[in-house]
Amino acid sequence: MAEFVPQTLPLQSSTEIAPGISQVIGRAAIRALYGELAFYPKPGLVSPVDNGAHSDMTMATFMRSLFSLRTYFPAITSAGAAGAEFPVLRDLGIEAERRMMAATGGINTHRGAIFNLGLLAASAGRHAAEGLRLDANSICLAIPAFWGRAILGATPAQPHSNGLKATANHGGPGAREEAAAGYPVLRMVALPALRQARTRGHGEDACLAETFFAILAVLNDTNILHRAGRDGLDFVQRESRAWLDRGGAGHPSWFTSAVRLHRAFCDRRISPGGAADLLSCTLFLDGLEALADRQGVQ
Ligand SMILES: CC(C)(COP(=O)(O)OP(=O)(O)OC[C@H]1O[C@@H](n2cnc3c(N)ncnc32)[C@H](O[C@H]2O[C@H](COP(=O)(O)OP(=O)(O)OP(=O)(O)O)[C@@H](O)[C@H]2O)[C@@H]1O)[C@@H](O)C(=O)NCCC(=O)NCCS
Ligand SMILES: Nc1ncnc2[nH]cnc12
Repeated sequence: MAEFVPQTLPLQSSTEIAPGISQVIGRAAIRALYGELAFYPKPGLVSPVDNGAHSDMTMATFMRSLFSLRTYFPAITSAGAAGAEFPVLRDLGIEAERRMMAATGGINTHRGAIFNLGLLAASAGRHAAEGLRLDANSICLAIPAFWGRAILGATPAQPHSNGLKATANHGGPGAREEAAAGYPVLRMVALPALRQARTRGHGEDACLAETFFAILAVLNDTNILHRAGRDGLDFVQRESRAWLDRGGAGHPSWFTSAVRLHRAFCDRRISPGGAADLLSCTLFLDGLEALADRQGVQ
């Protein structure tokens, strides 16, 4: 993905938005997380069908986690709307992580989502406050403009995180770098894949599969690197590209071949948690645009 150097824009004086809009944006975030969780087959991940490559989490663990996050997304949306600097968002994120860990008994279900979806919600709040349309590209690109340098410069909350170890050992961007680049994978790969699949008239699960494999084919997912190393990531990207090249969601046996890959990922203990988060982010941005079109929410 193309490199993007963040330019910090001055934050305008704070603007309030109606609390209702924060609730609407917050609900869209939870709906997107649920949409990701409920979707099957997504190779290696937890779904209503099975626990994927995990022995420590189930669908119920994720539901408890989701419940713990329901006040976080409206709060970070309002903070974004009020022109908050990054440290304010970070404190909200750290508090949300604490609540998530308490709800799951110490299992990390949604740390990446708290970060990625949290930043997107804050940016959406900022758009709403400024009367701007909730346009997906613009919401992504505002993140480096408002908070890019601070995201890259912040002292890591977990200095020995799996993500930091993975990027130190194998290179490539992690969650921070994706955010500070304005989420090129969302703008250039995931959202176009979702829209094209819908235009072709596939069912919703097939559209999600097409989007998920498109993300898997390009993302430097630090969860995969952490558990399966560079060979594991190469395997995931190669197999995902092959699934798409065979016709993706348009192939008559798209479902069976996706289930076969699910088993192959599970056998290798591969869990693409970063790709799962970016699928949620795609659903969130798509949902906001649909809302803006339907209800005239700017
Ligand atoms: C900046 C942070 C996100 C920390 O990031 P870091 O890279 O240091 O570390 P991680 O703790 O590994 O968290 C990063 C999570 O981001 C997701 N992710 C992975 N790759 C990418 C990518 N290329 N782009 C975007 N996002 C990505 C992923 O989240 C999912 O995985 C989580 C499960 O992970 P893990 O515990 O490693 O799981 P297991 O495989 O089960 O581990 P083992 O059992 O094998 O040990 C799950 O949560 C998914 O959501 C990465 O894990 C951020 O945490 C941070 O700084 N927080 C402070 C608050 C803050 O700054 N907030 C800002 C405002 S919102
Ligand atoms: N459905 C899922 N399974 C495992 N890890 C995840 N991280 C985010 N969503 C996930």
